[in-house]
Order: sequence, then C-alpha cells, then structure tokens
Amino acid sequence: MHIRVINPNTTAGMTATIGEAARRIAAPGTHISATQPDAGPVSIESHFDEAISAVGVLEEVLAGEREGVDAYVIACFGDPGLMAARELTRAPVLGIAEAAFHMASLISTRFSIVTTLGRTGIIAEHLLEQYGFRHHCRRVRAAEIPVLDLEENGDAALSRLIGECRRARDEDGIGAIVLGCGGMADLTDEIAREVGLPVVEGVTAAVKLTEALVGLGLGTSKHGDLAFPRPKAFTGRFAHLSEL
Ligand SMILES: NC(=O)NC1=NC(=O)NC1=O
Repeated sequence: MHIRVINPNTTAGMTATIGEAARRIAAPGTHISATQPDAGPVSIESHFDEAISAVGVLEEVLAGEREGVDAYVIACFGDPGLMAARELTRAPVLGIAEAAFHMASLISTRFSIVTTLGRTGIIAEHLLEQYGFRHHCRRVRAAEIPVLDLEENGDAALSRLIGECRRARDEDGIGAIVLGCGGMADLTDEIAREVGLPVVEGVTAAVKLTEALVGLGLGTSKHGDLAFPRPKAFTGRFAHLSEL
C-alpha cells in the first residue's frame, strides 16, 4: 500500500524527519511518500497559519488522487484541512492529533498533551472537544518552543520537552503522554526512556492506523457530509479547482 504523509508546513527538513519516522515503523509492503505544499507557512503556530496551510494540504491530496495513493496522513498537530481532505477521496485520511488521541486512549485512561507553543494549545483543546476526547486529556501543556526549534535547536528543544513531560508525569495523574507536533516524530523513544511513561506520537500512530484501515478495506465514507464536493466554478487563483 502507498501512504502519503503530508507535512502541511513548507520546511523540507521537517518533512524529511516526518518521512523517516513513518518509514521506520511502516509494515513491509507499505510505501511511504512524504510531501509538503509548494507554498505556505514554514511552520504552523496559529489559527492563521493553519488556515493558509489547509489549502496546500488539499492540493497534496488532489495530487495523491491522481497517483493512486491508498491513504493520507496530515502531519501537523492541528489536523489542518482534515474534513475537507476527507471529502476529496475514498481513501482513509487521518490527522496526527486525532490518531494520537485514539491511540493514547487505548493504552491509558488519562493522558496529557505536550505541544510547542502555549498559543497552539487552544487548537489542541478544540480538537479534543471535536473528536470526543476532552475527558481523556488531563492537561494540554506547552514546552514553549517555536516549531522550527525542533529542527534548528534540537538539543535545547528536546531538553525543554523532556522537562515538561516529566512535570506532566509527576503532576497530572496520567498514564501516557501525547506529543503535540509533527516535528517531534523522531523523539518518541528518547522521551519515553527519559520520562518512564508510554509516549504516543501522532505521525507513527497515524501510519499504523491507516495501515489497519486499508487492511480492513475501510476508507472515507462518501455517504453524507464527506461525499465528494458538488462541482462548481472556482475563480481567480483557484480556477483550476473547477475541474474537480
Ligand atoms: N502544535 C504544533 O506544533 N503544530 C505544528 N506546527 C507545525 O508546523 N507542525 C506541527 O505539527
């Protein structure tokens, strides 16, 4: 099967990190392609960044449909464009936040999220409500690291992350930690070793869940609100979408 992992930001180094993490845990026979939009924010740290990045995510899904991709992972913890992307395909489409919440809920009754900047925490809180995991999550914490520090100041970022994960372990009454950024995809094992709790990371969780969905012959339902969009004209820079 072919899973396309889409990094919604436009930082190639993070796309490579995400792709390598996905390939490390993919099953034999699963081909992983990791892509990013041609245009958009170099990192996603706000509602504005999310909105702009969503168009690029949808363009990547449309390209994947032309290539016969079997499943998609949206590798940003805000799951930008997730529901719109599901309208575009019969394939499974998973966001890394949703995938991580499901996976963490299967191994613990309570988890905390450790994400990058405090201001993105509200986005994770909205997703917990939207996906029905509000009561599973004890606290949304932030290590207060800019997303690109994960690429550019890795050691310092990791140290701050481990410190916040240890506080979550000691204060929150949890059984697991969810890492709240696609750029943390290569840090799972080290953080789990240092903190002594199961650590769930969304890219790897989403890859394994999409393998399960494809293996069961399950894909996005086209009955109801996730049916293909009604054909219509798009104008200006989106005119090419009129041919959907
Ligand atoms: N909460 C986050 O850090 N979200 C993210 N911003 C990115 O650019 N990638 C993410 O996963």
